[in-house]
Parts: sequence; structure tokens; C-alpha cells
Amino acid sequence: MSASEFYAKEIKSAFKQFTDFPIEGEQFEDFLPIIGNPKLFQKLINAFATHLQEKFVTRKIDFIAGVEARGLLFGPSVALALGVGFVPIRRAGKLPGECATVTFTKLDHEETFEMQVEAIPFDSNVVIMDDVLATGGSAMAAGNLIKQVGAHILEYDFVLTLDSLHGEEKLATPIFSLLHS
Ligand SMILES: O=P(O)(O)OC[C@H]1O[C@H](OP(=O)(O)OP(=O)(O)O)[C@H](O)[C@@H]1O
Ligand SMILES: Nc1ncnc2[nH]cnc12
Repeated sequence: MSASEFYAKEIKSAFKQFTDFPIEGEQFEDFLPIIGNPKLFQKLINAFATHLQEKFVTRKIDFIAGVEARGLLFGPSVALALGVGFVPIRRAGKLPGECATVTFTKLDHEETFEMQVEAIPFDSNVVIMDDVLATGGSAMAAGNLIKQVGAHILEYDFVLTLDSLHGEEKLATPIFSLLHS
């Protein structure tokens, strides 16, 4: 087993499962125990930083964009490890100034995501990060915001993809997922 496979196994076993959350019938994969363990958190950041450094040698990453809420908890650490900027994508009404906006359907309700338009200059190269790829609605909405400001999505990065929900099919840009379930 390679070192990265070993880390992946350790990180996967730290996810905690909750039945019937946030609504009945859903099995929630909770990523928060990973960041509660500093050694594991460091391994998570190293895994993403190493992957991105190896993959994007000629195309420079300008920004990591993290999706509320969990993408905001580890995206900044990956950005810092790479020496690039971090930009938050947040639910409506949380960010001041002019914002790009997108509305989409999430489980049983509508969500609106926003991003400050001045945060990412035209033509920037952006990696979008979140903890889980499920149906792909959140990631697709985040990608829409990046395109609205005239920036390029280099890749979507996730800690865990729930393969049975086929979220990848909604995303045209390459995806890197540390783990699959
Ligand atoms: O691929 P999708 O079906 O869109 O689901 C994935 C999204 O769902 C979860 O967030 P959640 O909506 O639970 O919000 P939170 O992280 O703000 O609590 C997860 O952190 C992703 O952002
Ligand atoms: N099952 C799940 N676990 C964690 N986050 C999710 N987002 C959507 N579905 C999810």
C-alpha cells in the first residue's frame, strides 16, 4: 500500500455516518472529525497540496474557492500550503459588496450561493473545494459563480465522492476526489 493510499484509508475511517440527517432517508457523511484531529487534518492538507502541485505545473493556480460550510474549513489551509489566495463561496446575505449569485435546488429546498465579484479577477485559474460531492448541485452552482466573473475552473476537489449519486455527471470540469464511497 502506498503512503497516499494509507492516508486515504485513515482519513476515510474518520468520517462519521449519521442516519436520517439532515432529512429522513439520508445517510450523512460527517467530515468534521478529520479536522478535530490535527495529525489527520495535516495529512488531508498535504494530500491536496501534493496532488495540486504535481498536477498544475504549467497552468498556475491563482485561487482556491471553498464552498460553505465545510469547504471554508479546509480550503484556506490548502491555499496557504500552495501560496495562493482563498475565496469563499457563501450562502446569500453573508458577503458584503457586489456579489455574483446563483440559485439551485438542494434536497427539498432552494439555496442561493454568492461570491464577491472583486475577489477573483477576470481570467484567473481557480480550484473549487468542498468536503463531499453528492448530487453535484452545490459544486455546479459554485462553478457557475466562477464562470460569471470570467475565471476558469481548473478542477473540482473533494475529500469524498458519494458515487451512487452520480454528481460527476453534472460537472464538465475534471474532478479530483481523495476518497470514494
Ligand atoms: O453535491 P450536493 O448534493 O450539492 O451536496 C454536497 C454539499 O452538501 C453538503 O453541504 P450542506 O448542504 O449539508 O451544507 P453545509 O456544509 O453548509 O452544512 C456538503 O458539504 C456539500 O457542500
Ligand atoms: N450524504 C451526505 N453526506 C454529507 N454531505 C452531504 N451533502 C449531500 N449529501 C451528503
